[in-house]
Amino acid sequence: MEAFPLHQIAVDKLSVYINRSHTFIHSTVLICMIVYRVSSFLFNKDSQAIPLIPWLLIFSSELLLGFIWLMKSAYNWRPISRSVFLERLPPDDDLPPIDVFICTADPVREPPLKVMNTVLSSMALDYPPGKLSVYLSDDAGSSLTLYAIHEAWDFGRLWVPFCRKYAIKNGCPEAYFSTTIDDHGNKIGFQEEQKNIEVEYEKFKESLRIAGESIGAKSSQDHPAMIEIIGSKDPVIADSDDAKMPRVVYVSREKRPSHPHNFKAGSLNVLLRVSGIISNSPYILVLDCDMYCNDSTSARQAMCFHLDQKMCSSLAFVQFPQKFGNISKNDIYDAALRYIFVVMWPGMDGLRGPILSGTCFYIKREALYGRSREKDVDLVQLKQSFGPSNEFLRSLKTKRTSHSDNKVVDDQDSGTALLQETRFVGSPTYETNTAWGKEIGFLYDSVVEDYFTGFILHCRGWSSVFCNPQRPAFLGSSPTNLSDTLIQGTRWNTGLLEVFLSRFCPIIYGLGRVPLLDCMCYAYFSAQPLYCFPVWCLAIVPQLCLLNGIPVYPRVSSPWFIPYSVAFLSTLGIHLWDVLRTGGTTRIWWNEWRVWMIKSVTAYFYGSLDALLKLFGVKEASFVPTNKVADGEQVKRYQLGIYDFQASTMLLAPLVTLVILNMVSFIWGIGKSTLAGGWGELFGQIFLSFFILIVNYPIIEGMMLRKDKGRIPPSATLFSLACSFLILLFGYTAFFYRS
Ligand SMILES: O=c1ccn([C@@H]2O[C@H](COP(=O)(O)OP(=O)(O)O[C@H]3O[C@H](CO)[C@@H](O)[C@H](O)[C@H]3O)[C@@H](O)[C@H]2O)c(=O)[nH]1
Ligand SMILES: [Mn+2]
Repeated sequence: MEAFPLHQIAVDKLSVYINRSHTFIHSTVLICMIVYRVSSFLFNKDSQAIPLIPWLLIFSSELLLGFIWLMKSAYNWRPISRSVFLERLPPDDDLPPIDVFICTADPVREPPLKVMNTVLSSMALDYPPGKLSVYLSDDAGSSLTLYAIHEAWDFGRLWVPFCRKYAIKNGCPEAYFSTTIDDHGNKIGFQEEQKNIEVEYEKFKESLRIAGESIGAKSSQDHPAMIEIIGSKDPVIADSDDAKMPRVVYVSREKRPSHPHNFKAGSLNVLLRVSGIISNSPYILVLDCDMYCNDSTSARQAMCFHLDQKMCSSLAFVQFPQKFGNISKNDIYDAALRYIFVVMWPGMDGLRGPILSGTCFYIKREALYGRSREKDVDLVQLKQSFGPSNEFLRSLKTKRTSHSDNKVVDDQDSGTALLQETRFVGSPTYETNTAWGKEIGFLYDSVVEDYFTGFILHCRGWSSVFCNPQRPAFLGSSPTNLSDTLIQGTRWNTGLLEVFLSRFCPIIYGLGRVPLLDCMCYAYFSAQPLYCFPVWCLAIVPQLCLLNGIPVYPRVSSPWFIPYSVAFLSTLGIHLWDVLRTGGTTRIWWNEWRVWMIKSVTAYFYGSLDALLKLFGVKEASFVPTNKVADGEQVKRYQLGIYDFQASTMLLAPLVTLVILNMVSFIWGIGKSTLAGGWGELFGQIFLSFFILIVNYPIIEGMMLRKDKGRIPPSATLFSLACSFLILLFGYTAFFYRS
């Protein structure tokens, strides 16, 4: 007899219809545009023809935009949504154990209180506590974080039972006490208990604050491995409360300046090995320290897919969206990364599944162990791939179903020996000459380890699922100021282009390994940094041509003008449709355009530059964790929808320079066409400048109209003026000067 399914899907039919029509129309006009570009160059011999270099720049920009668009259209092919039936899950005794991995790297940028809230929220997951182990990786080896996790454990002994007793969904104490909308007010004793716990939470916070002052938030890049099972040294280990607590383990891997540590991927791989020895759960939840569990049922939701007999054999991970609690209504920096999680991931979900997104996913341990595991079990080979730890190799073959199977808790002596072994697998030399980071675990070749690892998993035949329930399963905080947003974006784009330029380039490596549409989705994602080229070119070259009276677009009365205007409108239109159908507003749509342009000339540009420098060995890999401490004033401006331009000149200069150039060309174009005529010929270029200016209006405002602290600093404006002047001069002499 067929059991009831644990989940179901719904295909968004209207979107499928609209999206595919768009793809058809848009590709037709793109072909027309290419024909026009080529023929106008070959056959237009009059004095106004575009000189070769500008023509090449414009044509290659248009081709590149077309290529990126084509890859992107794969996301629109078959968007779906899913729902789960929690009540159909097997009884608790039959649920598989889960390990939770949380990473932190810097007690200053990532305050321990915040990290502990993530730890506590995952301890409070609605899952049999005997089947839950929480591992915190502390890359900073900070005594403050170690102290904090001990305190968190003590507080957790009150918090976790409280959450379980009243079925509290939001397991993050900080968020819980600042909202308290969970309604359990009628249950007898609830309010009193809640008040008591709030007092205890305040004490916990105070103890961290005092420790912060006395211990200090120091990071160390040179320290031995330090692994501790929290609470197990407690003399009352056997008391009944602890039996209801999940296991909590603090892991600070060994770090030496002489050995590369491979950032977050390196940490996660140490956690894989350490947890393999300690709990070895078949499923793993990965969380960044800035993301807490906002719905304690997420583990059960994920199990609705992992335990589905039909899909489980190929399912590698269940990805939840990254959602953020600090997003304002207008979200001027697109901090929510809205488009990714409401349009692209549901689109990929209708194919082989979404891209691994770094955090908020439940992954099958087996999927991370690579192909090497499937081979006939030859101990020598296994050692070569997985490293020399016998204890870890043994874990590859054993299956544990709950904590009670575990030696660490049962037996003091072998417990000590096991901890010794975990330190061994936590050393930087353990991975030397093994397949860790190359084939096994999270992969090292890119700083966007998530994207790259997910891609390789899909290439190996695994699939994934996007689970996006009404109530956000996880909530985090996203950078809400221009500087942090762009610095983070630069890192991502470095990593993405790295993959694009490597032998794993999705269009080459992915072909034949994943279905074509999935291949296109992956290609689009890693090709995104390339947007910087067409955006830079199209914000400079047509403008320089305009200033020299050279038309680059067909005149308004020509039939060739139609494909250009249709392409423009259909691009704006499909995006508007995507935003509106997913609950967004026109204002958000317009913001997304602006943020895209801003990122194209800064984060995409610097990211590409970084990737190239790395490719040629000029620069080393780096991963600066995003700042998680918000500045009050900046947050206020963000909430009000006012841009904050307190950022380095390096980030501002490209934006301001392009705006100045477009102001010059727009004013010149209008003036010239009014006085001397020629509207029809130059309309395209004048309009382009106009469009760039209205999209980037906040930059004009920040440069010329604002006086507050968040305006564009005059020094950046001056510097950009100089840059624009140079570009004008260069453009005139190089492209157009004819003796
Ligand atoms: O050497 C390091 C650097 C970072 N981290 C941790 O990695 C996580 C992500 O770092 P964060 O600074 O928050 O970067 P984001 O840009 O916000 O992270 C996004 O991008 C990363 C890839 O660049 C992914 O790993 C993340 O999951 C994804 O949320 C944090 O928990 C860090 O503590 C480490 O453990 N070790
Ligand atoms: Mn983050």
